[in-house]
Amino acid sequence: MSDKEVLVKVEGLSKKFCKDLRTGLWYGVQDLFTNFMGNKNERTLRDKEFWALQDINFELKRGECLGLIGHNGAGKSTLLKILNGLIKPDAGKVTIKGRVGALIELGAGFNPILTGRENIYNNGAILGFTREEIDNKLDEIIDFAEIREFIDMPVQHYSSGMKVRLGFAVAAQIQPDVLLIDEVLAVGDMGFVLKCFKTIDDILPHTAIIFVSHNMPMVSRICNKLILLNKGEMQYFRNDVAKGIDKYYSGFINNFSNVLMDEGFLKLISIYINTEEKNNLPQLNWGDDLQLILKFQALKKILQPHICIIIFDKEQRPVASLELNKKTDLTVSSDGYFEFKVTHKKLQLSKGIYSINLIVYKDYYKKPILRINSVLNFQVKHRDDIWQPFLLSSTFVNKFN
Ligand SMILES: Nc1ncnc2c1ncn2[C@@H]1O[C@H](COP(=O)(O)OP(=O)(O)OP(=O)(O)O)[C@@H](O)[C@H]1O
Repeated sequence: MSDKEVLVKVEGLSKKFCKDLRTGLWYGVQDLFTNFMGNKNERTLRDKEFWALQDINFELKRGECLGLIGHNGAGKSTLLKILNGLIKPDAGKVTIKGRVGALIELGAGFNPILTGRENIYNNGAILGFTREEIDNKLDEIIDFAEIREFIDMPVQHYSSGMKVRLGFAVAAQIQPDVLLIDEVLAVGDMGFVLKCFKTIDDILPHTAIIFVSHNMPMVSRICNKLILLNKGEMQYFRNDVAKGIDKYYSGFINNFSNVLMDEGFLKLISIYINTEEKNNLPQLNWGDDLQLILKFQALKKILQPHICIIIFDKEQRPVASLELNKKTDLTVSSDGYFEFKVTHKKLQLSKGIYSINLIVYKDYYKKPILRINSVLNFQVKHRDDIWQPFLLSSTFVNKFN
């Protein structure tokens, strides 16, 4: 088989479900009858039906790892289940060449009352391996999963992490041509996840991988192709993984600020970013100065407030903080109002949407008196899509002494 051979081909794939179980069962009976009469009307929706997937088309070659992302209910797992032959599409065609390894639902594919060892033989047999072939791979699988101590225990007593270890070990060690992985890696510990990354890197040149995840750093670490599903439709399908991830993130803007603590000392009157554009989401170009204006009203006497502004990225990781870290004598108006202008020069946060949490301490780092999460969002614009939190300005010199 040539290395650039197409291993997965999906053409015009659609799948509909019914929102109501009883009606769905009734439609199922009707479909059996009409299919038998050769009179399919799979492209129309009946009452209470909806498209979980609609007109999905893509190809995947050996050496390609496709990330499948989208909001909850977008259709990712349904697509994976169709590819694995667990459910049938209503329209369209799937062509897969070679052996398929799948790690789809935690514990799926395992018989809970059989031991880990027995399940390895079971799964191997389903994938077409002889007993002798499995004997030869058994030690490798057990060592990879790092569960030798528990290999003769029934799988129903395994922890979630142990199940995923065993599942990944079987799926990866059978040297599949196509490997399907659903969210499950999320339950593995860091050590195991790193091992999985390494295995995926090792097998990728000979395999086509489809990886479903909500963990964008993982997707961008592993995948070289991306589909963004939106309500069952392909909203994005390209090799530019970072661009697709950016598109995915732009669907989430947290507009709900939360007052987590208010001791009644201070009222936040306003907070805004000083930009030319006065729309709902303040926008800055990468490299611009970030300038925040905060206005408070003191309700009780405070001498030296310590203000802390924490910036969170699209993954809700705290990436930076701006702090008023010296003792400040406040200038307060007669009616208790005071303002701060906070400036950070030449912002080097990478492209994307950020949110700000605000914490005010009564005295220098002593007692928090006001804490508001997601008090403000802003967007940094740049030509390049990257997912790391910072794009640092740098110079690359070709010839130097
Ligand atoms: N067997 C089923 N019967 C009826 N509806 C179903 C069935 N399986 C899935 N669905 C529906 O199909 C849609 C797509 O579900 P799917 O599990 O594929 O989404 P997903 O993108 O994997 O979501 P998540 O990120 O939450 O795992 C959802 O609206 C879901 O409720």
